[in-house]
Formats: sequence, structure tokens, C-alpha cells
Amino acid sequence: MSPLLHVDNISKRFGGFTALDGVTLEVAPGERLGLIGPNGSGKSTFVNCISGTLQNEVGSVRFDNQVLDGLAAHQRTHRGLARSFQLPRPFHSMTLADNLRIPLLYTVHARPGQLRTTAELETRCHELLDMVGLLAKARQMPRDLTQVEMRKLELARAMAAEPKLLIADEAMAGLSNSEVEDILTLLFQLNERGISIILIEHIMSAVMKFSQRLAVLVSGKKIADGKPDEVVRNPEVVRAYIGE
Ligand SMILES: Nc1ncnc2c1ncn2[C@@H]1O[C@H](COP(=O)(O)OP(=O)(O)OP(=O)(O)O)[C@@H](O)[C@H]1O
Repeated sequence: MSPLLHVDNISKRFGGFTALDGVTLEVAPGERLGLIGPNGSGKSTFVNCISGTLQNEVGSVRFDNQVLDGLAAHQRTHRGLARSFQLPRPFHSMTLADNLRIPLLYTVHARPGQLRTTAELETRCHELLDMVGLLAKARQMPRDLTQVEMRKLELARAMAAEPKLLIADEAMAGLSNSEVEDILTLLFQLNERGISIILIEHIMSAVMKFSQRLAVLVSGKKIADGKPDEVVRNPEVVRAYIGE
């Protein structure tokens, strides 16, 4: 089976500093990949290059058999590549339902025929809020949400784009154990619907539970990629963490 995402040898510099140095990575359809690395190792830069927030100077990104190089972030989202942000970015002056209507409307325009009527759009909005357990708060504002609810809203907003691949960038940071479990359950449910997921996370128990495969970035380079229990025993990976 050909990979859904194929990142080939990408590099990114900020002035004289190399944040990503020739990283190659593949994600299969339906796969759950954990991406870890010490602080500043280049995980967010990698995600930003894949999702089009940043443009890599070297290398290429192919997704769903299309080359994404040069495309803007919104064009990549239209093609089925969505991400949630480390710091949720809702529209603060809008209700939760409106926070989903906006990306849903955007998806309609991007993919004509996907959602045709207002009723269909409302149904989808309802489904997304229900999926993340926020239906009862549809008319409330983001400021009324707890931290874990805010993360769920962020994931629902990413899901409004009907992605084939979801990149969850530190969706669990700062949450309690039970809240982490909540988010994990949600991510597993999304994966069961066939969505590939890249989980970027520092909480290792969550990463190990979730990931079918684990890749490790250190100083902008991929130093390991394979079965999670083998990767975490890899001496180079152990050194990178102990030396942090
Ligand atoms: N816009 C930028 N300009 C200059 N340097 C940057 C920029 N963005 C990131 N960097 C640097 O690139 C390196 C990689 O940063 P990045 O945020 O990708 O790491 P990370 O692995 O996501 O870290 P964390 O786990 O702390 O979120 C860091 O040294 C960071 O300071």
C-alpha cells in the first residue's frame, strides 16, 4: 500500500540555524504514529513544514499521491491534511457552534458537493460537538470552557475539514491523567474511522499507549523510527533524553 504521507528529506533553516536537517518520514493510511523528541528538537517545525505554515527549503512532501510543495496551509487542509495547535486558537467572540460552522462552511467551498444544505451543515456541526462531548455547550463561548474542553474544541475544529490525516500537536500538555485518557479515547475513536494520526506529545505513557510506530527527532534529525518498545530502548534515544 502506498503511504498516505511521504516526507522526503526536508530541511528548514532559520537564518544560520538548521531546525530540520534532512528528515524523511512516511505515514500509512490509518496509521497511528507518535513523534517525540526533546524540547527544541524540531517537532513543531516539522509539522509546520508539512502543513504549509512554513515552507521547507529542501526536500518534498507528498500526500495522498499529490505533491504539496509550494501549496499554502489552507490548500493542504482542503486536500485532507489537518492539524490541531499546541495552543488552541478558537474564535473567542463566537459560540462553540459557530467555531465549527466556520471551518465547515470553508470545507463546503473547498469541496463542492460535500455538504450541500444548511440542514446538512447543522447536522455535521451537531455531530462534531457531540463527538467531543461539547454538544450541551454549543451556545457557550470558548472562555466558558475548561482546558480539556478547549483541547476537544480544537480537535473538533480540525475534524471539520474531514481530514485523512490529523496532526495532533501536544493536545494533552498540562492535562490531568484522566483528561489525558479522555483525549486519547477521542483520538482512538477518530483513528477507528480510518483517519491517520500523528501524535506529537511529551507525555510518554500516552505516546506508548497510542502509537503503532514511533519516530524520534533530535536536533532536527530523525534518529529512530520503528516499533515503540524498541525505539525507547534505542541507546541513541535514551542518550538524547538523559542528556536533555
Ligand atoms: N520562527 C523561528 N525562528 C527562529 N528559530 C526558530 C523558529 N521556530 C523554531 N525555531 C527554533 O527551531 C528549533 C526547533 O523548534 P521547534 O519548536 O520545532 O521544536 P519542538 O521540538 O517543537 O520543541 P517543543 O517540544 O519545545 O515544542 C528550536 O531551537 C527553536 O528555537
